[in-house]
Amino acid sequence: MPSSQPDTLDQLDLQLLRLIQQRRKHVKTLADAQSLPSVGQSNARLDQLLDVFCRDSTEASEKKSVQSLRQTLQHIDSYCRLGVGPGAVSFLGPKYSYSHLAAIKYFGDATPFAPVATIPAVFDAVHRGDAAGGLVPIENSTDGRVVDTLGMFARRHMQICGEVLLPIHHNLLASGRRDQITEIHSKPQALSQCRVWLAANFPAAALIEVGSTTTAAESAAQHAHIAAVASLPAGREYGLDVLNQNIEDNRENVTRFAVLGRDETHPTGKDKTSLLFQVEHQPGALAGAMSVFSQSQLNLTWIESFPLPGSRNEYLFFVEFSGHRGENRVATAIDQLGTITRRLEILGSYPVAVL
Ligand SMILES: O=C(O)C(=O)C[C@]1(C(=O)O)C=C[C@@H](O)C=C1
Repeated sequence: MPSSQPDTLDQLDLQLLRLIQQRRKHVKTLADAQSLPSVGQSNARLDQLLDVFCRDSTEASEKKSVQSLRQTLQHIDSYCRLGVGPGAVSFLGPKYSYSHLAAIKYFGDATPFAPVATIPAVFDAVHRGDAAGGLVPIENSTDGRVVDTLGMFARRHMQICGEVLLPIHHNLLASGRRDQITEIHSKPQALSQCRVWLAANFPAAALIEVGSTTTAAESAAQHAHIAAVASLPAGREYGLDVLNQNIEDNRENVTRFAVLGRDETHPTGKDKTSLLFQVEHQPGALAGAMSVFSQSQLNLTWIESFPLPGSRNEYLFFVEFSGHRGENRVATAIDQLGTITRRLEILGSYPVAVL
């Protein structure tokens, strides 16, 4: 209890609270003047501030401390934005799915979140304007591309305004005993990321694919014979026991999420651009498109081919490279690409995520 003679800790906390209130008022003023930076721009700004801060402070420079300072500032920012934007953010739920954890990492935990049941439903919510933004898994370091997400980009034009990198540590969660487990439920991507561990430790269990890792946790809470592969916070939410922790086959298991939304993203100096294109079905067409990147000295960070929905032997190519579409050499390369491709969509230019 704070006493009538506040000690130093109370005084500092009161100062912090007053500063946060002051910051919230300032955010409102910026929003009223239509000059509030987007969450993505604000995150990039926080990274720059933290770089400067860590250069001056030896205590804060440890990677873990930087991450928790960054997360604290982001939570404060999301609190300050309450009521002024960005509005609800949609993702594959229920709560405590990895998509939810990634959304908290990017938007801060005071953001109004709107979980939905499928990845296509995230695209629909953003497209219809029911959600101001969305967040979808796009690729995983162990398992590769997330097909549902690429399929939706192929079908519907959607802007990417940011990305999140989230280390993924899976857990085997259950309400029953280990010897009762006959089924292990999870999203196909999560089961695949633990394939070797599951085969070695539960060779007789049936692997059941469900809509998300937290849907699996819900089932595990209702049935003693079902275990779920899901996050620790999902296990806490459903009161499950942790039978095994960190069961992913690859210790460096990381999923990259795309942030969907209409936020404008100005160049920050550390940006990337995502686009998709389709070339004519003729010899050398893909090589021609790729030579545009090499001639413009654009460093590709991702390339993925994806069957064009509704066709045979035709592919879309998803490409990401360093640079912002506001830079001349990027704009020129995109113009050139436009002249030699059958379809070209610029999904977005946005700040590169830090792990
Ligand atoms: O099911 C979840 O928890 C999700 O957020 C989806 C998803 C995915 O499909 O890649 C996200 C991250 C992990 O790679 C596993 C599952």
